[in-house]
Amino acid sequence: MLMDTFNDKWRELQQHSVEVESSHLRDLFASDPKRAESLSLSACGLNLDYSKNRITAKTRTLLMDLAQSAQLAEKRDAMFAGAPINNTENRSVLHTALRQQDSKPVLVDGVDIMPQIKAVRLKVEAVVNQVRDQQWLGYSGKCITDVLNLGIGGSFLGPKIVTTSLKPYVQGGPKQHFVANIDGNHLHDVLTNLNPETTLVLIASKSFNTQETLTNAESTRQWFYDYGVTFEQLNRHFIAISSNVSKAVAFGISGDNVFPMWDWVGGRYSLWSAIGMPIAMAIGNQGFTELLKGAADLDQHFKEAPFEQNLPVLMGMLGVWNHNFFGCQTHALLPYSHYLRGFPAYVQQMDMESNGKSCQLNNEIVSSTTGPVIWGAEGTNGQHAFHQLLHQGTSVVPVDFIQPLVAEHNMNGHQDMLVANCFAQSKTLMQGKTHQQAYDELVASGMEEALAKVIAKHKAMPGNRPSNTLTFDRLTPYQLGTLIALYEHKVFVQGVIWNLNSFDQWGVELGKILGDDILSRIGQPNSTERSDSSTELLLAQYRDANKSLT
Ligand SMILES: O=P(O)(O)OC[C@H]1O[C@H](O)[C@H](O)[C@@H](O)[C@@H]1O
Repeated sequence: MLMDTFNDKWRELQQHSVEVESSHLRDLFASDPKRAESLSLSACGLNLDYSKNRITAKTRTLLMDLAQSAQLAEKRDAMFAGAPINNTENRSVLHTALRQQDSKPVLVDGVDIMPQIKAVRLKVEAVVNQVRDQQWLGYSGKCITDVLNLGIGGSFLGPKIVTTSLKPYVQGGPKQHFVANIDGNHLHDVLTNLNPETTLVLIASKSFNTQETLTNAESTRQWFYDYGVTFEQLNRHFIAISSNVSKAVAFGISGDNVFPMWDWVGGRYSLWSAIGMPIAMAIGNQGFTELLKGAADLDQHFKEAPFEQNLPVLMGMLGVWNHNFFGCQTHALLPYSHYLRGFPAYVQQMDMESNGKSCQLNNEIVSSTTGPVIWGAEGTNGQHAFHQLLHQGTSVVPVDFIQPLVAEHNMNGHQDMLVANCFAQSKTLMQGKTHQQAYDELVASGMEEALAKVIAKHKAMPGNRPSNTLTFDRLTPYQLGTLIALYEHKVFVQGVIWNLNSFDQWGVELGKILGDDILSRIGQPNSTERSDSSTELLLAQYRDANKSLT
């Protein structure tokens, strides 16, 4: 990073933010009827309207200069070329290779990884076809009707949200079930409705070491045993996707049924690998290929488009602008699409696990804040819940509205209303309502002037609240691929600006270790070992509540 230039650009943006702060979005729109034209762009079927951000053309230039000075282009190219940019684990970051459309070599330690990717993809396709064509038979000769997917975090969210999002394309395959949580209620409820003879279990765990996934897998294996299935017969019912092949084999899954993944794919970027098998089982290989194609096209766009016309660069830099220069600590994703209802949770993991960090690549602690809290829910539900705070609360929350334009149903009038609500929310956030406007309306409705003055204070809304609106025609596999890759690269862009390694997750580790410690203490009330008093109190409550059961 060209530190001096970067710091100069950062300071320039700070000064500029003071200028921008004095103008209201309402006035910026009024003074330039073509504002939306100049602050919007389309690529890969995605349309981004970013005109409702507190920016001017100068802001955009300064933000792009900042990106340049952070060597974004060089760092992006290094990622695509397989440089070990995950520095704390000395790993390349190559989820992009998983969706690369040609066989151009991608080297990791001098070895071209494209042939391995292709081989695993063909193997996935073969199994998917067997299962969907009802040729994969369970131990008793019946075909597979249900697939139970066990995995958590990156080995769960991607396949789950993609299959949910592409519901209209889910046809012809077995029913998909996902269990991630260690809470036995979930596994219990799902298993209750399944038949071991017709159930295929996919264990998705990059490490094959994750407590939740392994415990759920062991309990499921026991469920098969309890039904009378033998160890040898399990092979018709268990598949693993893991980079820890030997551990998966030790669990009892034959080598043939273990689909490898690689340490150059981060869990939260892994749906493009064999981890995406449930997606292909649900929508078919052709649909999965289109999903990859969409992501690959967005990769190409990210690599080639000039910064000012580059979707992930713009979205990333606007996020930096809102977060670092206007102090917005959270960022909401509001898909106006029932099928995309899981998307905020998916991006939440991708973004917060990637950039929720404070130690820089140069091993120094950051001096600016990083990683806003990502949250959100489907519209219009949120309007009747938390939008009140978006409109009148004291925290300014930048929003990404996400709107598929064409409905996947023929319910009369619904789509018009959905879209109208989406567009109205961003307009309201942008323009707000002045005290005078509120007062005039109240007086016009017959309210006495003194009272109107008071009530108008409650009805006034500041407006000037930033949002992006992302639209696209239809939520197809291809389009969803572009959308996911857009957010992946947005996160990358921000990681570059904050000088972070976006691809490790050390913060998750300590919780796992302490979780194991406490687990071992549950059954040892008389241990001389003592934890902090709060943990001891909670453990005592837990033991007490379960005493009558033992
Ligand atoms: O795929 P696994 O190795 O089972 O890991 C599952 C998940 O666990 C961890 O806690 C990480 O924070 C996630 O990034 C990962 O996706």
